[in-house]
Amino acid sequence: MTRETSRTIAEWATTAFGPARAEALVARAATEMDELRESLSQGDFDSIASEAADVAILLHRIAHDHGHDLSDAVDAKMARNRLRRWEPSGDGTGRHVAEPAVAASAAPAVSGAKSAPVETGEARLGDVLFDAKRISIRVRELAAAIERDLEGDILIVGVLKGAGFFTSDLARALRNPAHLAFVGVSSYGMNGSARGEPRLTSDVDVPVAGRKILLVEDLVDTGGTLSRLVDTFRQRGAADIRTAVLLDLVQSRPNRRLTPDYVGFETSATWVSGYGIDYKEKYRNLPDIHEVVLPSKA
Ligand SMILES: O=P(O)(O)OC[C@H]1O[C@H](OP(=O)(O)OP(=O)(O)O)[C@H](O)[C@@H]1O
Ligand SMILES: Nc1nc2[nH]cnc2c(=O)[nH]1
Repeated sequence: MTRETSRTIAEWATTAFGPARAEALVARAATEMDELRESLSQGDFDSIASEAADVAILLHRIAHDHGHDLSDAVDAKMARNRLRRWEPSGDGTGRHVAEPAVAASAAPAVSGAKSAPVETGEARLGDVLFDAKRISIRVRELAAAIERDLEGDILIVGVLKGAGFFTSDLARALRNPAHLAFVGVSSYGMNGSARGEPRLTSDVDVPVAGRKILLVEDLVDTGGTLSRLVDTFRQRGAADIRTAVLLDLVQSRPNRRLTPDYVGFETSATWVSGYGIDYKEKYRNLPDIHEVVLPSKA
């Protein structure tokens, strides 16, 4: 039997019924849920699995239409659920209770772990927002979209340090005959504190005039870093410049200086870490992206 995925289910459903709006799919899933409830109340135990499958099929389609695979999402959510603390409600269900702040000296984070501590005790790693598997799926989806837009030879420029892993994964997912280069950009002064105008701390080692460039960033906040780089490469005569970011920090959008062409995920988190992204230079090595719980929220 075919092992179905959200993609195969969505493809079948779209061929059979045509495209659907999410609201219609949710309404239909609610109807299927009523049928499941009916089977239970009538003691029709033979049809329970089949009715539950009807609900799941609709959920798969909704997940796929929004760029996800439901089984992957369930795996990621269960990994989080297993690490959370729960308060039973008394009916066999329960709700999750907030984690206490973690002591400053506890062990470092591992993949999927919740609440790994930050050494300073000022902040701590919170929930996994995007786990390694989800990132890798999304990177392949981004690569497919980029390949559709940018044909032939391109120059991929990763922004160090944060985009190091994203650039290397995205570059390997692209089938263009690409050149690879990195730039260093710093928005901090010599004392490392105040954030100011981004300046180039290391440059690409190839000419950019006439090239199609894919600028790769881990995250976009104010957009200052990317817009500085776009201006720089435009002045040098680049033929086409596209920007790809893994994370869009949506809270900063109103004041943003640039809108990226390709976005992996949106997040309302104010600070994140892992998969190349640091908190005070730490946690770049973590395979998953975590929210960082800053002291005011801890
Ligand atoms: O949109 P912006 O406001 O410019 O912010 C985004 C930049 O900020 C972070 O870099 P950071 O300066 O922390 O350096 P890093 O990549 O070495 O961590 C991030 O990696 C982006 O490069
Ligand atoms: N602006 C911004 N910069 C970062 N550098 C590392 N993490 C972050 C983050 O969450 N936001």
